[in-house]
Amino acid sequence: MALGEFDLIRRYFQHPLAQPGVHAGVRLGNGDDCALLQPGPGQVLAVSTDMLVAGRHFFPDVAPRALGHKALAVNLSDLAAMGARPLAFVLALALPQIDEPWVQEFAAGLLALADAHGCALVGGDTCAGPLNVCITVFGELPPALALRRDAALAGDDLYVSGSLGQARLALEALRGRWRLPEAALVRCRQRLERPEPRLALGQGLRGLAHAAIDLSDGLLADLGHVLRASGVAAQLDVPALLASPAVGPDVRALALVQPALALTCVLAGGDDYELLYTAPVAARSALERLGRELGLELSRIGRIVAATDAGPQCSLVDERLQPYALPPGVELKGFDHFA
Ligand SMILES: Nc1ncnc2c1ncn2[C@@H]1O[C@H](COP(=O)(O)OP(=O)(O)O)[C@@H](O)[C@H]1O
Ligand SMILES: Cc1ncc(C[n+]2csc(CCOP(=O)(O)OP(=O)(O)O)c2C)c(N)n1
Ligand SMILES: [Mg+2]
Repeated sequence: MALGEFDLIRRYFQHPLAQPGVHAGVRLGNGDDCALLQPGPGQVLAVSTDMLVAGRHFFPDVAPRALGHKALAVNLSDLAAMGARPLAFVLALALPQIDEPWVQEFAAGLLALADAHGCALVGGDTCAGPLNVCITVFGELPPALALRRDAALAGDDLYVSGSLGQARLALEALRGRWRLPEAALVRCRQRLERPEPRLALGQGLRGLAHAAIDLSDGLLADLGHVLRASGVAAQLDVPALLASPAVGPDVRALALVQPALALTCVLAGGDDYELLYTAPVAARSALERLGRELGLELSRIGRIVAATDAGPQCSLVDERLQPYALPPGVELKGFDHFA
């Protein structure tokens, strides 16, 4: 007998973390008309939603365990970028049919990441339709410490965590536009399909960083959101960026044979899920300590400056702050669903 909607939910989406009395932030989990959440004293809720659409955000034949992971990871990445701690999430899922082994794997990837970050699945909606996964996350944080996009100040340093471009490189390879050695493809595909949300970094940046954003659409595009919101401009030190750990070994190897594609991956790659943030110069040593504590590379890649008549723009500069000339063929436009 085929499984019905409610059996499916009971079997795969009852999260032990959401059972009564298990999670301090969850007063009531799923099963009623609403879940009831309780942020800690002095904390407010941080809320964000992101949808993953088959063919648009992922290949329809992607491993279901990876899809479950990524659907939650991209949402937790938004909490990280705000400096919030995860509490709970709801899952809206459209499935073309009930394929139990598929759902079991999907739920395993989803709930493993949820458990790793203490984020309880407290509700959702399940229906038949083209494969689509929409998650809304709820986190908590003291409101005065939120890392807002509009808080960058002229004089701030500009930083990025981890490394950029591997997810885009994997996408280019999977689409047959670039051939990668097998081992490099495995590593880059891991970055595309199983991003790790930088939650510890986001919370560590509270009180140190001014503005932050997570990189989903590409470095320059997402930096643009911060600059517009803050009414400032930026100088991106391209040589510093290219020499930094933000360019990992696989993109560095690509740069030797195809520099324009490597620069596209770094500057406009998309799907990176690293944090971009600004911080005052006085925070440099505290940030170095934080990076060491977390075992995460934090690269200083430029600075925030006052907006000029040209508006809230990012200029690409060399070591002497002169315009940096990119090789022909570099694509700088970030991901836009309708462009
Ligand atoms: N359909 C919508 N209705 C209301 N607000 C939306 C909608 N889509 C996006 N937004 C808001 O617009 C802002 C930018 O969205 P987006 O680029 O998706 O952010 P992110 O990269 O953090 O996911 C966010 O604050 C988001 O909440
Ligand atoms: C099959 C497939 N095609 C394209 C991409 C690349 N891609 C799709 S959406 C996206 C940007 C992030 O998605 P969006 O919906 O803009 O997320 P948000 O900025 O709202 O977090 C990228 C780089 C992909 N990951 N998989
Ligand atoms: Mg979004």
